[in-house]
Amino acid sequence: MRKPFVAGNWKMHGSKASILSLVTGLNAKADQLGDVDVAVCPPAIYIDYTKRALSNDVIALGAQNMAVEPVQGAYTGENSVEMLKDCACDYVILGHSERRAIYGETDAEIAQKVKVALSAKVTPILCVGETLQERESGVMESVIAGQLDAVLDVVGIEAFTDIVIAYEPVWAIGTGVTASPAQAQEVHAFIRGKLAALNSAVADKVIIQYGGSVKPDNAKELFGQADIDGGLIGGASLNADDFIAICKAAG
Ligand SMILES: O=C[C@H](O)COP(=O)(O)O
Repeated sequence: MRKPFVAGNWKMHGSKASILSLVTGLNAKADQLGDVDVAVCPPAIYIDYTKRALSNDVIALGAQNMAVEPVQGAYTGENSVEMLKDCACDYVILGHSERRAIYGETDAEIAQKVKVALSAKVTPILCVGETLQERESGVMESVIAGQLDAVLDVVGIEAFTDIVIAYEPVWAIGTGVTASPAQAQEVHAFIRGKLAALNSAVADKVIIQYGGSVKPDNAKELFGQADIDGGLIGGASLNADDFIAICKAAG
């Protein structure tokens, strides 16, 4: 039985004032969270501030990205995995579609980042997903398979026991258009099946989150699907009541 996992990706949102307000709201309701793992992923500059504001031990921390270089050095503007650990991050989102599309991150670079995170025992939340054009032109499965294969080639199937996968159809991110529970389940089953072909025990264990316009009113049905083990939440994670409601829907 897989324990659901919900993570809030705050993206490039917030200020000290708004984060204090958000975290105060999360602290107030943290005891209502059920049997679900929960994390929030603030902008890097606010990770430590968020850590200090969190007064519960059930909400973990994650980062939204990290350097591919494994050790610190002359890499202006980057944050190493050890720095993330030093700031209490248990997770790091890697390969988010915004990093792929806006900043040109490649499958190969993302795979190296996954390897670096794993070697430091920080859990990667590996994002995969297709654009609308890829879905409509019938290459959705090969796109997602390619994104997974790039990582499998570098770290191997056994490493996926320590990797969280987030399936995020690009067309559903921040658009208010959610994949239907059936559409999402179909892709989650494809991902799990692909891993199962390599190692069924690993595939049974791996957490596969859904991300893309998850809200309190659609979370329960999405999370009720057999292969959906929680969510990676963008916009709705910026509202404490909404985020807690989504987490409760997974628990
Ligand atoms: O990382 C989170 C996803 O990109 C989903 O964002 P969203 O919930 O705002 O659609």
